[in-house]
Amino acid sequence: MVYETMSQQELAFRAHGLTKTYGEGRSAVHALRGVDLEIGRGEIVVLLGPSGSGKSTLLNILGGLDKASAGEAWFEGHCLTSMTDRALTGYRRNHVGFVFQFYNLMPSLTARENVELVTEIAKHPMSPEDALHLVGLGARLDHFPAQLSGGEQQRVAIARAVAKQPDVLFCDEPTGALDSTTGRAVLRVLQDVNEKLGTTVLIITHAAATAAMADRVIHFADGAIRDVVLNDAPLSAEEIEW
Ligand SMILES: Nc1ncnc2c1ncn2[C@@H]1O[C@H](COP(=O)(O)OP(=O)(O)OP(=O)(O)O)[C@@H](O)[C@H]1O
Repeated sequence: MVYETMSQQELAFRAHGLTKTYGEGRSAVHALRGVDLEIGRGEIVVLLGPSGSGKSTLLNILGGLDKASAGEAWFEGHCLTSMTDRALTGYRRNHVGFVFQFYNLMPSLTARENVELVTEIAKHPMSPEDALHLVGLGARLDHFPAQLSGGEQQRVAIARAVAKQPDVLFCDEPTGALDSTTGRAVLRVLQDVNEKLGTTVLIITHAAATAAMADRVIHFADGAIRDVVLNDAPLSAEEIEW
């Protein structure tokens, strides 16, 4: 794919000069130092880089969880960096799903009920059953988190995130707490979501091998993009050498 010719319609995200500074003066932390990027609709994007290089900061701004100090970020035709708080809440609710390292499931609710928490307030949800089938947990609908393995709990968290049929799925260290076999199964589910629903998927990871399944790999260092690598032949999750 040649991204220089990517039209506005093909872009999920575009950022220009995106800057984030925490604090002021001598104690200021420059988390993002003018990031320019383009991400195509339906891509799987992997963000790699050392701890503290700004990956989560970028993801939080693109996900509408945090605000930039300067610069612009666009989601499709919408300028995220000039949105009101209310508009950002609507953006998060209707367009975005999040998956974090720790699954944040309600321990007193079953897998189905954890997903229902989202489907009850979403505009165009799929059923909790369909979402759990999609992640391979159709036979575990009525199990509580404590009755599920770590990888299965993460799959419930993915089902919860995709049940509202978001355009974008943001994943911050989704396999960080998992062994390699279980981690691969979780990546397989992210690939399935991307293939079956066309969801754009952004994954932050320290597991560099994950880059092999990405369409685009963004290397971060010290608050800036050091390199972007386009992958013509992404591997399936099962083929990744961990
Ligand atoms: N709320 C905050 N207040 C002050 N500094 C912050 C805040 N959030 C992040 N930072 C700082 O911004 C820089 C970038 O952090 P960020 O979490 O984006 O990095 P990261 O690449 O995601 O790191 P990791 O891989 O360890 O999660 C770090 O120096 C961090 O300490």
